[in-house]
Amino acid sequence: MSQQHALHAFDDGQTLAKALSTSIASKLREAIDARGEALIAVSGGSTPKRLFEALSNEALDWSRVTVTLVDERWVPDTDERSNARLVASLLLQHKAADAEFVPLYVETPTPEAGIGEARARVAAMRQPFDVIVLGMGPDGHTASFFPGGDRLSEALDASNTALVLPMRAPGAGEPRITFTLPVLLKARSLYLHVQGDDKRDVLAQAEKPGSALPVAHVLQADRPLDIYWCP
Ligand SMILES: O=C1O[C@H](COP(=O)(O)O)[C@@H](O)[C@H](O)[C@H]1O
Repeated sequence: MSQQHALHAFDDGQTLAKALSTSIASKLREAIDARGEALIAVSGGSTPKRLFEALSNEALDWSRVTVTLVDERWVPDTDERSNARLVASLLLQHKAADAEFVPLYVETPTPEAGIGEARARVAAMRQPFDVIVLGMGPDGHTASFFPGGDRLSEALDASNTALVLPMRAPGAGEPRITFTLPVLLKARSLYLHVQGDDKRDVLAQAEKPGSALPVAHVLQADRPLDIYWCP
């Protein structure tokens, strides 16, 4: 493991969620104190559910917080697969009800058609993000950097100035939109939230030099990364 990485291992998802939400909340408070506002981009999928519930109960000035997603499935927020729907139902409630949410999904038939609007929305947010929370799929994808993705090399290109890209991949289900790697790596605080023994094995594979797994580009990046893991 890189010397800039810290692995925080917990016995269960509830304990992890509380510890991670405490850490994220302190970064958001620091950002509000320093700059008057805080920006956080979170992941979707199944892993962050308990985290979102815990974070929604953190005491801070949520009216100064903007929340967005690192990636989105190209479905409306009425669809069960929508990451925005997950955020709306589990994070933007309780104390966090006053946060502003910026969706990546645009009501166009394809991400390619909506990418201009999505880019404008992300560009309107002050960069770098204060906090980015990544997840990881069992295939080693993070954000929507899927193995075999049609724009994977573009998304992973360190010199790419695009903030978001469309992405299609065999394992992705629906078309996607995703932040690019440079946006992720510029975050003031970067977390990787992973649950399961199977995924710990994937992490170990991704740590190996020359790994082709997309998440390796985050794990092997020369910057601090906090990995939160539980079985
Ligand atoms: O499709 C996605 O999958 C990953 C991992 O999800 P999980 O269900 O295995 O936790 C997630 O990080 C990403 O945001 C999401 O769009």
